[in-house]
Amino acid sequence: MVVSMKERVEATSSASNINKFGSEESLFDKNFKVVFVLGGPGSGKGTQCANIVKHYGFTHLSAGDLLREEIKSGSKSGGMIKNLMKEGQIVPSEVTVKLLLRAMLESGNDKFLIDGFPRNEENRVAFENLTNIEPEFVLFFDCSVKEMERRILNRKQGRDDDNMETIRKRFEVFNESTLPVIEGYNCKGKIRKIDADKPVDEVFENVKAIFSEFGIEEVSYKKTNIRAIMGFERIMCLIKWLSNVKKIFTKKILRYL
Ligand SMILES: Nc1ncnc2c1ncn2[C@@H]1O[C@H](COP(=O)(O)OP(=O)(O)O)[C@@H](O)[C@H]1O
Ligand SMILES: O=c1ccn([C@@H]2O[C@H](COP(=O)(O)OP(=O)(O)O)[C@@H](O)[C@H]2O)c(=O)[nH]1
Repeated sequence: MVVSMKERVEATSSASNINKFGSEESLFDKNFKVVFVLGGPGSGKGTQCANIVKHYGFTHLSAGDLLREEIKSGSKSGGMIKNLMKEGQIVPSEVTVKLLLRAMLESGNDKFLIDGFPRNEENRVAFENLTNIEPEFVLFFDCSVKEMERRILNRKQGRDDDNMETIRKRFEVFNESTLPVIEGYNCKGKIRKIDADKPVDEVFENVKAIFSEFGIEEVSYKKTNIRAIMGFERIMCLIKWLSNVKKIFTKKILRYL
């Protein structure tokens, strides 16, 4: 059975029909490359992901950003997500995984940096069951609490959860729920721990060494940037549009000749 991209995206709209294509045809390409990016709140995950996108052509999917967009979109689950995030709690897996899968399928890319996820064992199992994807490796940005606190309080992005009371709860949730996931991946030899207390450039040098260990090469800056910003399908759409515009102009010019 050949399943179109549109059908695949539509299938992610309900957790119950996510596997409607059966086990023969997974929704996901087995060749998808996924790197999970974990670390405490404010450890620098988003900052380093932006660098990785520029150099390696991965699509950056921040689970937190996707949840914030879902709140803004005015969706049914927006209120529930907002309350949980304000309390520093983890949003149910079915919501987060659905947003991630949809973003993966819509991106047109096959290399993903999934930032701030899986945050607990339930997240990890839900993602693996639906995609059959195991991460290539897991980057763990290890940062001191004092430095993470300092960074979050200076971040000033107007986030509801960047206040002292919620920050404390987020640290607790990280220790109780996310560290066990990191330990589990460590047992499988998948964790690559990085000292995230260091300045941004030094941290990125260490990130690069890990990508190189996995044979992932840097790609041209222009190519990565355009693909990361636009996605493959949007580029194809733009090319079609430009060729139509060209046809119209050619016709007009021919009329004057
Ligand atoms: N290595 C670093 N040294 C100093 N500040 C940093 C470093 N990495 C990130 N920051 C700053 O700390 C804040 C939190 O970083 P961010 O990437 O948003 O963290 P996270 O995604 O893990 O919550 C941002 O304001 C960012 O500019
Ligand atoms: O997979 C995820 C990722 C994020 N969150 C929620 O989003 C908040 C912010 O997460 P983000 O990764 O954006 O920021 P961080 O806390 O790492 O700075 C978390 O505290 C959770 O409430 C969640 O529930 N599941």
